[in-house]
Amino acid sequence: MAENERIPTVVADNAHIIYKVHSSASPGSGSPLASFKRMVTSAKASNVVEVHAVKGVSFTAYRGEAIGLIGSNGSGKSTLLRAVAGLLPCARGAIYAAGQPSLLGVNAALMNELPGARNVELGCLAMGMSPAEVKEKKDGIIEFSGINERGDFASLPMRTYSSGMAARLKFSIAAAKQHDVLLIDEALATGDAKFRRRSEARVRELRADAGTVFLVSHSEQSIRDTCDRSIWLESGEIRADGPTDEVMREYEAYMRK
Ligand SMILES: Nc1ncnc2c1ncn2[C@@H]1O[C@H](COP(=O)(O)OP(=O)(O)OP(=O)(O)O)[C@@H](O)[C@H]1O
Repeated sequence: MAENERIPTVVADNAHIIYKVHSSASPGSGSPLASFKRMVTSAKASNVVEVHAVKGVSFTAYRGEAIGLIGSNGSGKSTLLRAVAGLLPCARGAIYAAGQPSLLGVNAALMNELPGARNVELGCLAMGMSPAEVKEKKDGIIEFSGINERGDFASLPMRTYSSGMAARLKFSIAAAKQHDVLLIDEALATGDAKFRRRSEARVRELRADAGTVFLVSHSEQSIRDTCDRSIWLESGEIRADGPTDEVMREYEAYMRK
């Protein structure tokens, strides 16, 4: 492990992420076609507002680390995670990642009309598993998700699931594979206490198997239980980066003010 500890998996080098938002007019009244035309015309003529969500962020994540991303609402945590996943470009600077990071919940594009069990198969195939591997893992994934605890939900379409059940299934699919870099956005907070314990244990396993895990959560407990390092973002900038205990103390003191 000592050898593995210093192998970089994600490097952010002065990364800036900027959203460009059209400040277009509302659709207004009239026929749907007229409203749509008005929106397209006004969007073309509108001002583009820039939201500078991540400002000059630099860090290096190493293999074997689980890193918590904390910060108040709108501080840029999800944006940074999406950029690490390669879903958002950097306006300046860069983010380099080893392999293809997997953003839990986004990569698993589940189909609402299909049963959970079929989604497990498709999700696993999409992550690059062979059909034989999918067959071997499918039942374990459904069991881990716990969606069948109150009936045979795995054979029902996903649209009949609560948002918590869907999130649990997505987590279970994603966590069935060893990832170089696994990005988790609030997923652990969606399940009940029992599922949370199971998923936290799985995150620890994934980490022990030498991946890097990033966890965005407002649950202090999840971060403390899962991550030994934390990065605190505020207004898109890094305020602290270090051992979770220390960073959490600073963050809590800031929040109390
Ligand atoms: N798709 C988008 N288009 C424009 N601005 C966005 C978009 N998504 C986020 N933002 C803005 O970027 C900033 C950072 O948002 P982000 O969702 O990354 O914060 P967060 O720390 O994850 O927040 P929360 O804790 O509330 O989930 C905010 O100012 C937000 O309004």
